[in-house]
Amino acid sequence: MTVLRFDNVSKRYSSGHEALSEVSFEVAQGEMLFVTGHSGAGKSTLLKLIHLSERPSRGAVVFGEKNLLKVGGRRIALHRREVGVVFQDHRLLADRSVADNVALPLLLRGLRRNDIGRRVRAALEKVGLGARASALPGELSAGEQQRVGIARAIIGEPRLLVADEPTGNLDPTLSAEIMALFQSLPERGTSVLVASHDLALVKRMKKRVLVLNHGRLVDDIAPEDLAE
Ligand SMILES: Nc1ncnc2c1ncn2[C@@H]1O[C@H](COP(=O)(O)OP(=O)(O)OP(=O)(O)O)[C@@H](O)[C@H]1O
Repeated sequence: MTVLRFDNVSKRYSSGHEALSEVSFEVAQGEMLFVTGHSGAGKSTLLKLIHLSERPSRGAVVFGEKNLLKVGGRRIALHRREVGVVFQDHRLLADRSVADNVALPLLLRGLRRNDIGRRVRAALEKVGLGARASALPGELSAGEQQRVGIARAIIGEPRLLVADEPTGNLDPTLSAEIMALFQSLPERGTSVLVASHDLALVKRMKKRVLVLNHGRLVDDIAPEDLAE
């Protein structure tokens, strides 16, 4: 089953710059893949079209059965429940505890406190932070903060998890650990799309790789075709 389809998608910003040009690809349910390319190649733009921070200028982004062009108003928030997002700078609330940060998506949905507490504990256990629930983000290392961001992104059990340079601030060992988390964490059936300019790290993951160059999709490499 296909979770996400880009159908000849182009994105021109109001500055006139075309960040994506006629990009087409599909992501299957449960698939993990990477998008890579030079700085400015269009990776962040591609992810923004998926969580509706931007709209395409031409072409269609289809999520499940929905053409995202037709998703507006209150349905944008409903769509975002189905897409978990991890940012490079994790965007945690500095004055709220780790547990509160992870709980946020469920609080916004109006879940009961008991359910939220149980799910937060489970998510923090999964990312290895069960003991740090009451800490403030500033008391954690960069790698731990990124783990909190991941817990927050998966707690709503999204159909698709997208991450924009999630290892950008981390050393190579921590980067590999975070990538391994992406591979192991999501519930079965969740697809994972990670943008990273770190080609060496991406290749080591042995997953499908989309390569952007100046907004064009120039390669779609199957895991078995990745050179060492
Ligand atoms: N809001 C915007 N308005 C105008 N141009 C933009 C905007 N956002 C991005 N761009 C331009 O679009 C191009 C693609 O940007 P994008 O952020 O998608 O690239 P990227 O591959 O994620 O780069 P990086 O690895 O440096 O984050 C760049 O040339 C960028 O300057």
